[in-house]
Amino acid sequence: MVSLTEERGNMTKKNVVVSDAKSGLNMAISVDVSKSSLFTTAAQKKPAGPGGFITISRKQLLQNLEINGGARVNSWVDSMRASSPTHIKSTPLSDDQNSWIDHHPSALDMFEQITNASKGKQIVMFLDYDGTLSPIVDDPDRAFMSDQMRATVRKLARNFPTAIVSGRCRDKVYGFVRLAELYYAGSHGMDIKGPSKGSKYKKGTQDILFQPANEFLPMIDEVYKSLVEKTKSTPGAKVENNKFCISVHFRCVDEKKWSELAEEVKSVLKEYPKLRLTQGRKVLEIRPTIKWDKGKALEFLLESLGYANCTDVFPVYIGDDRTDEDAFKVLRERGQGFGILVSKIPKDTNASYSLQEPSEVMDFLQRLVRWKQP
Ligand SMILES: O=P(O)(O)OC[C@H]1O[C@H](O[C@H]2O[C@H](CO)[C@@H](O)[C@H](O)[C@H]2O)[C@H](O)[C@@H](O)[C@@H]1O
Repeated sequence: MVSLTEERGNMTKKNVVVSDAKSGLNMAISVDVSKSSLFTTAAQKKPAGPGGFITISRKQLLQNLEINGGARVNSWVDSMRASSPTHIKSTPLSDDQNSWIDHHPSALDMFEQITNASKGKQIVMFLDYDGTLSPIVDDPDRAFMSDQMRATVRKLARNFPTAIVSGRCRDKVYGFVRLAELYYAGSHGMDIKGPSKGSKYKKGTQDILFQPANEFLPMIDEVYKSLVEKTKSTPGAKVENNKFCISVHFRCVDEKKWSELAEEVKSVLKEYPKLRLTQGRKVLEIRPTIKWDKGKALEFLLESLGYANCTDVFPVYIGDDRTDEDAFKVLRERGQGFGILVSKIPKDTNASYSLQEPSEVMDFLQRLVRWKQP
Protein backbone atom coordinates (compact mmCIF):
# COMPACT_ATOMS: atom_id res chain seq x y z
CA MET A 1 0.00 0.00 0.00
CA VAL A 2 1.12 3.60 -0.27
CA SER A 3 1.51 6.64 1.90
CA LEU A 4 1.03 9.99 0.24
CA THR A 5 2.68 11.97 2.99
CA GLU A 6 6.07 13.19 1.97
CA GLU A 7 8.68 14.69 4.31
CA ARG A 8 11.77 16.48 3.01
CA GLY A 9 14.28 18.20 5.30
CA ASN A 10 12.33 20.54 7.55
CA MET A 11 9.50 20.75 5.04
CA THR A 12 6.51 18.54 5.77
CA LYS A 13 4.19 18.08 2.83
CA LYS A 14 0.77 16.65 3.55
CA ASN A 15 -2.00 15.85 1.18
CA VAL A 16 -5.09 17.69 2.33
CA VAL A 17 -8.62 17.03 1.14
CA VAL A 18 -10.61 20.25 1.07
CA SER A 19 -14.25 19.37 1.28
CA ASP A 20 -16.83 21.86 0.06
CA ALA A 21 -20.16 21.08 1.69
CA LYS A 22 -22.00 23.44 -0.69
CA SER A 23 -20.93 21.82 -3.94
CA GLY A 24 -20.30 18.39 -2.46
CA LEU A 25 -16.91 18.41 -4.15
CA ASN A 26 -13.65 17.33 -2.58
CA MET A 27 -10.36 18.76 -3.82
CA ALA A 28 -7.03 17.22 -2.94
CA ILE A 29 -4.17 19.67 -2.50
CA SER A 30 -0.60 19.26 -1.33
CA VAL A 31 0.63 21.72 1.32
CA ASP A 32 3.73 22.33 3.38
CA VAL A 33 2.03 22.16 6.79
CA SER A 34 5.13 23.46 8.57
CA LYS A 35 4.59 26.84 6.87
CA SER A 36 0.95 27.30 7.70
CA SER A 37 -0.45 27.71 11.15
CA LEU A 38 -3.87 26.37 10.17
CA PHE A 39 -2.56 23.29 8.43
CA THR A 40 -0.07 22.66 11.25
CA THR A 41 -2.93 22.78 13.75
CA ALA A 42 -5.14 20.62 11.54
CA ALA A 43 -2.30 18.16 11.05
CA GLN A 44 -1.65 17.99 14.80
CA LYS A 45 -5.29 17.72 15.82
CA LYS A 46 -6.45 15.38 13.11
CA PRO A 47 -4.81 12.08 12.35
CA ALA A 48 -4.30 11.62 8.61
CA GLY A 49 -7.09 9.61 7.00
CA PRO A 50 -6.85 6.95 4.28
CA GLY A 51 -3.87 7.54 2.01
CA GLY A 52 -2.36 10.00 4.50
CA PHE A 53 -5.02 12.62 3.78
CA ILE A 54 -6.12 15.24 6.27
CA THR A 55 -9.62 16.61 5.60
CA ILE A 56 -10.42 20.27 6.18
CA SER A 57 -13.36 22.38 5.06
CA ARG A 58 -13.28 24.87 2.20
CA LYS A 59 -13.92 27.61 4.76
CA GLN A 60 -10.81 26.57 6.64
CA LEU A 61 -8.81 26.65 3.41
CA LEU A 62 -9.99 30.16 2.62
CA GLN A 63 -9.17 31.25 6.17
CA ASN A 64 -5.72 29.78 5.69
CA LEU A 65 -5.18 31.80 2.53
CA GLU A 66 -6.02 34.95 4.48
CA ILE A 67 -3.82 33.93 7.41
CA ASN A 68 -0.94 33.70 4.97
CA GLY A 69 -1.09 37.39 4.08
CA GLY A 70 -3.74 36.89 1.41
CA ALA A 71 -1.23 35.13 -0.82
CA ARG A 72 -3.23 33.28 -3.48
CA VAL A 73 -2.37 29.65 -3.72
CA ASN A 74 -2.77 28.40 -7.27
CA SER A 75 -5.31 25.80 -6.21
CA TRP A 76 -5.47 24.19 -9.63
CA VAL A 77 -1.76 23.45 -9.61
CA ASP A 78 -1.89 22.21 -6.02
CA SER A 79 -4.76 19.96 -6.98
CA MET A 80 -2.90 18.79 -10.10
CA ARG A 81 0.05 17.89 -7.88
CA ALA A 82 -1.85 16.12 -5.14
CA SER A 83 -4.11 14.13 -7.44
CA SER A 84 -1.09 12.82 -9.29
CA PRO A 85 1.44 11.90 -6.60
CA THR A 86 4.92 11.33 -7.98
CA HIS A 87 6.59 10.34 -4.69
CA ILE A 88 4.61 7.27 -3.68
CA LYS A 89 6.44 5.09 -1.23
CA SER A 90 5.53 1.62 -0.04
CA THR A 91 4.76 1.26 3.64
CA PRO A 92 2.80 -1.31 5.64
CA LEU A 93 -0.96 -0.77 5.77
CA SER A 94 -1.93 1.86 8.32
CA ASP A 95 -5.06 1.53 10.48
CA ASP A 96 -6.79 4.10 8.28
CA GLN A 97 -5.94 2.21 5.11
CA ASN A 98 -7.25 -0.97 6.68
CA SER A 99 -10.38 0.87 7.67
CA TRP A 100 -10.83 2.11 4.07
CA ILE A 101 -10.57 -1.47 2.82
CA ASP A 102 -13.11 -2.55 5.47
CA HIS A 103 -15.51 0.00 4.00
CA HIS A 104 -14.65 -0.71 0.34
CA PRO A 105 -13.68 -4.37 0.30
CA SER A 106 -12.34 -6.09 -2.78
CA ALA A 107 -15.15 -7.04 -5.18
CA LEU A 108 -13.23 -10.29 -5.73
CA ASP A 109 -13.29 -11.15 -2.02
CA MET A 110 -16.98 -10.23 -1.83
CA PHE A 111 -17.97 -12.00 -5.03
CA GLU A 112 -20.48 -14.36 -3.41
CA GLN A 113 -22.19 -11.62 -1.41
CA ILE A 114 -22.45 -9.54 -4.58
CA THR A 115 -24.00 -12.29 -6.69
CA ASN A 116 -26.34 -13.25 -3.84
CA ALA A 117 -27.58 -9.66 -3.68
CA SER A 118 -28.28 -9.73 -7.42
CA LYS A 119 -30.39 -12.92 -7.34
CA GLY A 120 -33.68 -12.54 -9.20
CA LYS A 121 -32.56 -9.24 -10.70
CA GLN A 122 -31.18 -8.29 -14.10
CA ILE A 123 -27.51 -7.30 -13.82
CA VAL A 124 -26.61 -4.41 -16.15
CA MET A 125 -22.88 -3.69 -16.54
CA PHE A 126 -21.34 -0.22 -16.94
CA LEU A 127 -17.61 -0.03 -17.61
CA ASP A 128 -15.34 2.99 -17.72
CA TYR A 129 -12.47 2.64 -20.23
CA ASP A 130 -9.13 4.27 -19.26
CA GLY A 131 -7.69 2.88 -16.05
CA THR A 132 -10.51 0.29 -15.88
CA LEU A 133 -10.34 -1.79 -19.07
CA SER A 134 -6.93 -0.50 -20.16
CA PRO A 135 -3.93 0.42 -18.01
CA ILE A 136 -2.95 4.10 -17.75
CA VAL A 137 -0.13 4.89 -20.20
CA ASP A 138 1.75 8.07 -21.14
CA ASP A 139 0.32 8.41 -24.65
CA PRO A 140 -3.51 8.60 -24.67
CA ASP A 141 -3.53 7.43 -28.30
CA ARG A 142 -1.88 4.17 -27.27
CA ALA A 143 -4.16 3.15 -24.39
CA PHE A 144 -4.88 -0.23 -25.93
CA MET A 145 -7.01 -2.88 -24.33
CA SER A 146 -5.61 -6.41 -24.32
CA ASP A 147 -7.16 -9.10 -26.53
CA GLN A 148 -7.90 -11.07 -23.37
CA MET A 149 -9.82 -8.14 -21.90
CA ARG A 150 -11.73 -7.72 -25.19
CA ALA A 151 -12.67 -11.42 -25.20
CA THR A 152 -13.82 -11.09 -21.58
CA VAL A 153 -16.00 -8.05 -22.32
CA ARG A 154 -17.45 -9.85 -25.37
CA LYS A 155 -18.51 -12.79 -23.18
CA LEU A 156 -19.82 -10.40 -20.55
CA ALA A 157 -22.05 -8.69 -23.13
CA ARG A 158 -23.47 -12.07 -24.20
CA ASN A 159 -24.67 -12.56 -20.63
CA PHE A 160 -25.60 -9.05 -19.47
CA PRO A 161 -26.49 -5.74 -21.13
CA THR A 162 -23.15 -3.91 -21.16
CA ALA A 163 -22.20 -0.27 -21.73
CA ILE A 164 -18.86 1.52 -21.98
CA VAL A 165 -19.00 4.96 -20.32
CA SER A 166 -15.97 7.11 -21.11
CA GLY A 167 -14.62 10.65 -21.11
CA ARG A 168 -13.27 9.94 -24.57
CA CYS A 169 -14.98 10.74 -27.82
CA ARG A 170 -17.33 7.83 -28.63
CA ASP A 171 -15.66 6.93 -31.95
CA LYS A 172 -12.26 6.81 -30.31
CA VAL A 173 -13.31 4.57 -27.44
CA TYR A 174 -15.12 2.35 -29.97
CA GLY A 175 -11.85 2.18 -31.92
CA PHE A 176 -10.15 0.74 -28.84
CA VAL A 177 -12.92 -1.65 -27.73
CA ARG A 178 -14.20 -2.74 -31.18
CA LEU A 179 -17.27 -4.62 -29.93
CA ALA A 180 -20.40 -3.67 -31.90
CA GLU A 181 -22.78 -5.38 -29.46
CA LEU A 182 -22.16 -2.86 -26.65
CA TYR A 183 -23.77 0.46 -25.72
CA TYR A 184 -21.30 3.37 -25.80
CA ALA A 185 -21.53 6.64 -23.87
CA GLY A 186 -18.64 8.88 -24.95
CA SER A 187 -17.69 12.46 -23.93
CA HIS A 188 -18.53 11.77 -20.25
CA GLY A 189 -21.98 10.50 -21.23
CA MET A 190 -22.85 13.35 -23.64
CA ASP A 191 -22.82 11.06 -26.68
CA ILE A 192 -24.81 7.85 -26.22
CA LYS A 193 -25.38 5.22 -28.88
CA GLY A 194 -26.86 1.73 -28.77
CA PRO A 195 -25.49 -1.34 -30.55
CA SER A 196 -25.39 -0.85 -34.34
CA LYS A 197 -27.44 -3.98 -35.03
CA GLY A 198 -29.89 -3.43 -32.18
CA SER A 199 -29.76 -5.21 -28.85
CA LYS A 200 -31.18 -8.50 -27.69
CA TYR A 201 -31.79 -6.87 -24.31
CA LYS A 202 -33.68 -3.79 -25.38
CA LYS A 203 -37.45 -3.79 -25.17
CA GLY A 204 -38.72 -1.93 -28.26
CA THR A 205 -37.01 -1.40 -31.57
CA GLN A 206 -36.01 2.25 -31.65
CA ASP A 207 -32.30 2.96 -32.14
CA ILE A 208 -30.63 4.97 -29.42
CA LEU A 209 -28.64 8.09 -30.22
CA PHE A 210 -28.60 10.80 -27.58
CA GLN A 211 -26.40 13.92 -27.71
CA PRO A 212 -27.61 16.49 -25.17
CA ALA A 213 -24.69 18.91 -25.80
CA ASN A 214 -25.09 19.19 -29.58
CA GLU A 215 -25.34 22.98 -29.55
CA PHE A 216 -21.83 23.17 -28.01
CA LEU A 217 -20.07 21.50 -30.96
CA PRO A 218 -18.93 24.74 -32.71
CA MET A 219 -17.76 26.19 -29.39
CA ILE A 220 -15.81 23.04 -28.47
CA ASP A 221 -14.11 23.06 -31.89
CA GLU A 222 -13.16 26.71 -31.50
CA VAL A 223 -11.79 26.18 -27.97
CA TYR A 224 -9.91 23.05 -29.08
CA LYS A 225 -8.09 25.08 -31.77
CA SER A 226 -7.27 27.88 -29.30
CA LEU A 227 -5.96 25.39 -26.74
CA VAL A 228 -3.74 23.64 -29.30
CA GLU A 229 -2.31 27.04 -30.27
CA LYS A 230 -1.94 28.28 -26.69
CA THR A 231 -0.27 25.14 -25.32
CA LYS A 232 2.06 24.36 -28.21
CA SER A 233 4.97 26.02 -26.43
CA THR A 234 4.59 23.68 -23.42
CA PRO A 235 6.64 20.54 -24.11
CA GLY A 236 4.67 17.36 -23.43
CA ALA A 237 1.23 19.01 -23.31
CA LYS A 238 -1.37 17.27 -25.44
CA VAL A 239 -4.83 18.50 -26.29
CA GLU A 240 -7.38 15.83 -27.17
CA ASN A 241 -10.66 16.64 -28.92
CA ASN A 242 -13.32 14.43 -27.36
CA LYS A 243 -16.13 15.91 -29.48
CA PHE A 244 -18.34 17.34 -26.71
CA CYS A 245 -15.44 17.95 -24.35
CA ILE A 246 -11.67 18.50 -24.47
CA SER A 247 -8.81 16.96 -22.51
CA VAL A 248 -5.56 18.82 -21.86
CA HIS A 249 -3.04 16.19 -20.77
CA PHE A 250 -0.14 17.09 -18.48
CA ARG A 251 1.21 13.58 -17.72
CA CYS A 252 4.29 14.27 -19.88
CA VAL A 253 4.73 17.93 -18.88
CA ASP A 254 7.53 18.89 -16.49
CA GLU A 255 5.93 19.61 -13.09
CA LYS A 256 7.58 23.07 -13.09
CA LYS A 257 5.44 23.94 -16.12
CA TRP A 258 2.08 22.80 -14.69
CA SER A 259 1.24 26.21 -13.32
CA GLU A 260 1.95 27.87 -16.68
CA LEU A 261 -0.19 25.27 -18.46
CA ALA A 262 -3.11 25.70 -16.04
CA GLU A 263 -2.90 29.48 -16.59
CA GLU A 264 -2.92 29.03 -20.38
CA VAL A 265 -6.01 26.84 -20.19
CA LYS A 266 -7.77 29.21 -17.82
CA SER A 267 -6.95 32.21 -20.03
CA VAL A 268 -8.67 30.53 -23.00
CA LEU A 269 -11.70 29.55 -20.91
CA LYS A 270 -12.18 33.10 -19.59
CA GLU A 271 -13.97 33.89 -22.85
CA TYR A 272 -16.30 30.88 -22.53
CA PRO A 273 -18.44 31.02 -19.38
CA LYS A 274 -20.60 28.19 -20.72
CA LEU A 275 -17.68 25.77 -20.40
CA ARG A 276 -16.28 24.41 -17.15
CA LEU A 277 -12.95 22.99 -16.11
CA THR A 278 -12.59 19.78 -14.10
CA GLN A 279 -9.73 17.39 -13.44
CA GLY A 280 -9.02 13.73 -14.04
CA ARG A 281 -5.87 11.66 -13.87
CA LYS A 282 -3.15 14.11 -14.98
CA VAL A 283 -5.63 15.73 -17.29
CA LEU A 284 -7.59 19.00 -17.29
CA GLU A 285 -11.05 18.47 -18.76
CA ILE A 286 -13.16 21.13 -20.40
CA ARG A 287 -16.86 20.50 -20.89
CA PRO A 288 -20.23 22.24 -21.25
CA THR A 289 -21.88 23.45 -18.06
CA ILE A 290 -25.03 21.41 -18.81
CA LYS A 291 -26.31 19.17 -16.03
CA TRP A 292 -25.22 15.96 -17.65
CA ASP A 293 -22.59 13.50 -16.49
CA LYS A 294 -21.81 9.79 -16.29
CA GLY A 295 -24.51 9.36 -13.62
CA LYS A 296 -27.18 10.84 -15.89
CA ALA A 297 -25.91 8.65 -18.73
CA LEU A 298 -26.31 5.57 -16.54
CA GLU A 299 -29.89 6.54 -15.74
CA PHE A 300 -30.61 7.28 -19.41
CA LEU A 301 -29.29 3.86 -20.44
CA LEU A 302 -31.29 2.04 -17.77
CA GLU A 303 -34.39 3.83 -19.01
CA SER A 304 -33.61 3.02 -22.66
CA LEU A 305 -33.23 -0.63 -21.74
CA GLY A 306 -36.68 -0.54 -20.15
CA TYR A 307 -35.55 -0.60 -16.50
CA ALA A 308 -36.56 2.96 -15.53
CA ASN A 309 -38.87 2.13 -12.64
CA CYS A 310 -37.96 -1.51 -12.09
CA THR A 311 -37.00 -2.89 -8.74
CA ASP A 312 -35.59 -6.03 -10.32
CA VAL A 313 -32.56 -4.44 -11.96
CA PHE A 314 -29.02 -4.60 -10.56
CA PRO A 315 -26.64 -2.09 -12.20
CA VAL A 316 -22.91 -2.53 -11.59
CA TYR A 317 -20.60 0.38 -12.51
CA ILE A 318 -16.81 -0.06 -12.54
CA GLY A 319 -14.55 3.00 -12.87
CA ASP A 320 -11.35 4.62 -11.65
CA ASP A 321 -11.81 8.33 -12.13
CA ARG A 322 -13.40 11.30 -10.35
CA THR A 323 -15.97 11.55 -13.15
CA ASP A 324 -17.14 8.00 -12.31
CA GLU A 325 -18.19 9.24 -8.88
CA ASP A 326 -21.33 10.77 -10.47
CA ALA A 327 -22.42 7.27 -11.47
CA PHE A 328 -21.46 5.72 -8.10
CA LYS A 329 -23.55 8.41 -6.40
CA VAL A 330 -26.60 7.70 -8.58
CA LEU A 331 -26.43 4.00 -7.66
CA ARG A 332 -26.12 4.83 -3.96
CA GLU A 333 -29.10 7.20 -4.15
CA ARG A 334 -31.22 4.68 -6.08
CA GLY A 335 -30.23 1.96 -3.62
CA GLN A 336 -29.75 -0.34 -6.60
CA GLY A 337 -26.66 -2.31 -7.54
CA PHE A 338 -23.33 -0.74 -6.59
CA GLY A 339 -20.16 0.93 -7.78
CA ILE A 340 -16.67 -0.55 -7.82
CA LEU A 341 -13.73 1.86 -7.64
CA VAL A 342 -10.53 0.78 -9.41
CA SER A 343 -7.71 2.15 -7.26
CA LYS A 344 -4.57 1.06 -5.50
CA ILE A 345 -4.88 3.84 -2.97
CA PRO A 346 -7.70 4.81 -0.62
CA LYS A 347 -9.86 7.57 -2.13
CA ASP A 348 -12.96 9.36 -1.02
CA THR A 349 -15.64 7.51 -3.02
CA ASN A 350 -19.30 6.62 -3.34
CA ALA A 351 -18.37 3.18 -4.63
CA SER A 352 -19.11 0.22 -2.37
CA TYR A 353 -16.30 -2.07 -3.43
CA SER A 354 -12.80 -1.79 -4.87
CA LEU A 355 -10.50 -3.50 -7.33
CA GLN A 356 -6.84 -2.56 -7.58
CA GLU A 357 -6.20 -2.49 -11.33
CA PRO A 358 -7.52 -3.53 -14.77
CA SER A 359 -6.20 -7.10 -14.35
CA GLU A 360 -8.44 -7.46 -11.27
CA VAL A 361 -11.34 -5.96 -13.24
CA MET A 362 -10.82 -8.72 -15.81
CA ASP A 363 -10.80 -11.41 -13.08
CA PHE A 364 -14.02 -10.02 -11.67
CA LEU A 365 -15.74 -9.92 -15.10
CA GLN A 366 -14.59 -13.47 -15.88
CA ARG A 367 -16.00 -14.71 -12.57
CA LEU A 368 -19.32 -13.03 -13.36
CA VAL A 369 -19.47 -14.81 -16.72
CA ARG A 370 -18.62 -18.19 -15.13
CA TRP A 371 -21.23 -17.61 -12.41
CA LYS A 372 -23.91 -16.86 -15.04
CA GLN A 373 -22.89 -19.78 -17.28
CA PRO A 374 -21.51 -22.44 -14.97
O1 LIG B 1 -13.67 8.08 -18.64
P1 LIG B 1 -12.39 7.42 -19.08
O2 LIG B 1 -12.60 6.38 -20.13
O3 LIG B 1 -11.58 6.92 -17.92
O4 LIG B 1 -11.57 8.61 -19.77
C1 LIG B 1 -10.95 9.63 -18.97
C2 LIG B 1 -9.78 10.20 -19.74
O5 LIG B 1 -8.99 9.07 -20.13
C3 LIG B 1 -7.88 9.30 -20.97
O6 LIG B 1 -6.84 9.90 -20.23
C4 LIG B 1 -6.33 9.06 -19.20
O7 LIG B 1 -5.71 7.90 -19.78
C5 LIG B 1 -4.58 8.16 -20.63
C6 LIG B 1 -4.13 6.84 -21.24
O8 LIG B 1 -3.84 5.89 -20.27
C7 LIG B 1 -3.48 8.83 -19.79
O9 LIG B 1 -2.36 9.14 -20.60
C8 LIG B 1 -4.04 10.13 -19.17
O10 LIG B 1 -3.07 10.70 -18.32
C9 LIG B 1 -5.30 9.82 -18.37
O11 LIG B 1 -5.92 11.02 -17.90
C10 LIG B 1 -8.27 10.10 -22.18
O12 LIG B 1 -7.13 10.37 -22.95
C11 LIG B 1 -9.03 11.36 -21.78
O13 LIG B 1 -9.44 12.04 -22.95
C12 LIG B 1 -10.25 10.94 -20.99
O14 LIG B 1 -11.00 12.08 -20.60
